[in-house]
Amino acid sequence: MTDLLEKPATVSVLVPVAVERPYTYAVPAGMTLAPGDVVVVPLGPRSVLAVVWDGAPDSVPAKKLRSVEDKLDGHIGEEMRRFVDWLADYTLSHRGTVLRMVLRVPDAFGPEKPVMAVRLAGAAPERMTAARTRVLEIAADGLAWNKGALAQAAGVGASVVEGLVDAGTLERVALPPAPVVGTPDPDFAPPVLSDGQADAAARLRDAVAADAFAVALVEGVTGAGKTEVYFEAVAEALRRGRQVLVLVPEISLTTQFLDRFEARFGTRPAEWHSGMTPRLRERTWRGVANGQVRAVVGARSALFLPFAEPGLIVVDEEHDPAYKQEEGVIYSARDMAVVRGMIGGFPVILSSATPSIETRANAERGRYIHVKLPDRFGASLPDIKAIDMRADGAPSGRFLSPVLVDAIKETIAGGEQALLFLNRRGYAPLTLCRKCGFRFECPNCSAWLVDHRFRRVLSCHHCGHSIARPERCPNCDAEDSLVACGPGIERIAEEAADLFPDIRILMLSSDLVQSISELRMRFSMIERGEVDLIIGTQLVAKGHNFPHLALVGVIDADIGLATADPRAAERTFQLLQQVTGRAGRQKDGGRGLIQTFDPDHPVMQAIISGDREAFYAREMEQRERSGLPPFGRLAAIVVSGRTHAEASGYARALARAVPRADNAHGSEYRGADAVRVLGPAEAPLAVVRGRHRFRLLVKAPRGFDLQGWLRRWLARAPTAKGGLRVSIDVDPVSFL
Ligand SMILES: Nc1ncnc2c1ncn2[C@@H]1O[C@H](COP(=O)(O)OP(=O)(O)OP(=O)(O)O)[C@@H](O)[C@H]1O
Ligand SMILES: [Zn+2]
Repeated sequence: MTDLLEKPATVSVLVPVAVERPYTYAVPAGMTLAPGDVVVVPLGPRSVLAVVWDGAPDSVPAKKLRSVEDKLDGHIGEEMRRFVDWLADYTLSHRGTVLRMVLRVPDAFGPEKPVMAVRLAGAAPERMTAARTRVLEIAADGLAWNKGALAQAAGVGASVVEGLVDAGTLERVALPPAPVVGTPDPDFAPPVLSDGQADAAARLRDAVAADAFAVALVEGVTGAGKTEVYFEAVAEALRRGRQVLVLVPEISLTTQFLDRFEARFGTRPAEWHSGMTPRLRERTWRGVANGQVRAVVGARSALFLPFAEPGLIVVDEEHDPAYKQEEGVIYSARDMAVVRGMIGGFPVILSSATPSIETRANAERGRYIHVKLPDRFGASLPDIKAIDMRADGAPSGRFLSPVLVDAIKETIAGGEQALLFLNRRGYAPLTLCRKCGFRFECPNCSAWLVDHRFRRVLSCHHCGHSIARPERCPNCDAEDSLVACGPGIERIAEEAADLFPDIRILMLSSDLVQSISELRMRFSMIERGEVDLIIGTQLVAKGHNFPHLALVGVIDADIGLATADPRAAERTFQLLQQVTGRAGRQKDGGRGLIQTFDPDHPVMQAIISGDREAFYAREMEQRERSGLPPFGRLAAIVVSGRTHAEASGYARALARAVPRADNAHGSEYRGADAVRVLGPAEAPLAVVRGRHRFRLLVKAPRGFDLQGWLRRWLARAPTAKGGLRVSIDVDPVSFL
């Protein structure tokens, strides 16, 4: 008996900080706790939200044991807990840090706040005014009115309504809040599908009906109607009483998506992204958890929503690098969506006109269901041509070749839109002094300062450091000697305004818009045909459906090919195919013109000829030959420190601690199968925000337990002390 008193009941609790294992807490008398319960626990001097985790608690001396403070409404289900464990394990992150992504909505765990309203309760007050009479006339319906809405309907100020409440004529009532979104109707407005689309839709519906984990790749040319087709799978999941998540890479893409969803299902889906108000986040989180919200469209963080009855995840534009989170927990939302489906036992659909090599390989090997849509719906694919800049280049100091200029003129004269694409923000990527050669460089990063004429600053794209553009050279004091080198979209816009003074030009890049709503407004201007020429960065290259757009010009198609990135060819192919794919979607005769200094490059050839299969075959073969993903595994380790010496010293110590890489039979991998560590080498972006960076790259065979080996390695390495930081990127996408 005394024994029992001395040893209170304990639980495992995972706290949302950088810890690997759950901590042990005492359960206060009268409280019952089960895995998944959301609790408040003391942690150091603070109290934090945390989750009761699975597994027996470690034993802790009674003296050190602290007690759970409170149990809240929330619950994190079994599947979500497995997902947190899995993701932490795969990315070598702390489990607590991954849990923090689930708990980012603190207000969602308290009791839900009701909405306050007023309604008619007593006799009219003694002192009546015209304003009060109007309010009472409306409130005579006996319904509960939102105060603001009642005042507005009566055309009076809020104080008039307040006064009637004080007089006892109106009473306050608490209402349950209205649902975040309506319930989508799977049969609201089904489209008439083409034969090819109908076959594709049937295969996806079957996958949903099978009610088991499977991955399907929907691969169709741009404008094939992939959205229309995967909507049929969404409908099937909804019919079966399951919730649906659609991930999109770019939140600005959601406007069109929301409208299309509403047209198909009669109501909008819930949204999930960083631009939402805290209140809406809280309400959406709850709605997803209690099942009121049936469909969500969101950015990668939506993967951490606590779906009550998930039945399908769609990853739209699955090839998009924006799915990779590069900071904090480094993970690929595309890959983790597949994991989430595996854990939950439901299908996942990946959709793209230009699938990643990894996904294509999985489809070719038969691990994924491969659904193809080879034709555009209602229009032909655009006609793509290269402009050889060596022969037909722009006049000196200009960037638009005469061929492209003529095509733009012709297009706009015909009442259609043109788009110029350049993946570079600002006016010019480099500013230098003509007299002394001085170049403006960021003091914190190894990067040039980018001239942003619109905002009148020179600014660093890595740390945000900005200075006003000076009149004189800071080095030699020469006046009017600073020259801009190379183009950014602002410079292209300047040239276009000069060439076509009478047209409506719209520039679009992330730094030129203040908010998501402003961005959405600009996209709808394009859709409505209120601009003639759009000049934009990759923001305009993704998934948009611009009905009036007939011509796409690519300014510098070679930009991405010169990098050391093993995915350079794949990326360039995807970007060029996607951006030219915006042309001629509603009507035949769309055109793409690609300015290049290397028209014979296989990527340019694949784009011009439209021979995607040749491109994929060649790229696949090269990857296989060099053992790159998906034929081998990669992990990148970035060591950063406050000084060059600190970072390079530690990176070398890390390299010395590399363990043997044994295969399953206990002997070391050798030859082509050897695990190789490349580096350390100074990173291409050697300094960022004042931190010096070194990279190591691990190349391993496909079946190798990379995570286990990385863990052994890190355990053997000296601890990273002081200003040192080590970040591990499994399946790296960025090589900077
Ligand atoms: N069966 C259909 N009935 C009516 N309209 C359709 C049908 N299929 C496709 N469309 C229309 O064709 C256009 C292109 O479709 P959608 O946006 O789904 O293509 P996509 O394959 O997703 O293209 P991308 O990869 O370029 O984003 C849209 O305007 C869509 O509404
Ligand atoms: Zn910088």
